[in-house]
Amino acid sequence: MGPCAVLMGPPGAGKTVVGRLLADRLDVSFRDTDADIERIAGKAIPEIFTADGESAFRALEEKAVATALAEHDGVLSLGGGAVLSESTRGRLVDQPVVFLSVGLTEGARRTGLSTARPLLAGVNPRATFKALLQARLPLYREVATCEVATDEIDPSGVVDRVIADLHPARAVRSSDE
Ligand SMILES: Nc1ncnc2c1ncn2[C@@H]1O[C@H](COP(=O)(O)OP(=O)(O)O)[C@@H](O)[C@H]1O
Ligand SMILES: O=C(O)C1=C[C@@H](OP(=O)(O)O)[C@@H](O)[C@H](O)C1
Ligand SMILES: [Mg+2]
Repeated sequence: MGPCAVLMGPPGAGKTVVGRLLADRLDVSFRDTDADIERIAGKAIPEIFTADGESAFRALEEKAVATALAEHDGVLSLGGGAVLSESTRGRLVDQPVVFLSVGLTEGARRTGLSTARPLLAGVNPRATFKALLQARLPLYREVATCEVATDEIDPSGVVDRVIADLHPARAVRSSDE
């Protein structure tokens, strides 16, 4: 059957936080491929990058996304770099894919206090974030069914927009309730 929503977009867009809220709202289960990867690898993402390198992480990620797309029928959140894989982009065709977007300033602010994202842990995280957005925006847009800009909306408001864009019938029903 496949997921009822797949959330993707850059780090800090809110895929994990919004995904969990969206799943609660739709009364379905939530899955995040970053958590799957950590479970399979038996270590945290920064440790995978340090010990095994980014390409090892990307290989685990490609498999984790393929498995989750085949198994999961709730809300699925991907890591921000999952779309770098051409085969993953192919698997996302015909899926209900939501691109959660965030601008440079807000994305850098949201990710700035965390050490959980090794790609943004360098000396100039804002410049890294800028380059990452430039490289990935076309890929996010290539696979997106709809796009929700998150900069000026809180996570609960983002869930409202996602439901309205992806599940219009459900949005009408819940506003009648
Ligand atoms: N719409 C939003 N408004 C304000 N803060 C947000 C929003 N979405 C996410 N955040 C915050 O940004 C940080 C990153 O969120 P997270 O869900 O981990 O992003 P992602 O999984 O896309 O990297 C968290 O601290 C989260 O609370
Ligand atoms: O953008 C990326 O390449 C990454 C994003 C992270 O997930 P979030 O987008 O959920 O932060 C995580 O998969 C890893 O640190 C790599
Ligand atoms: Mg996340």
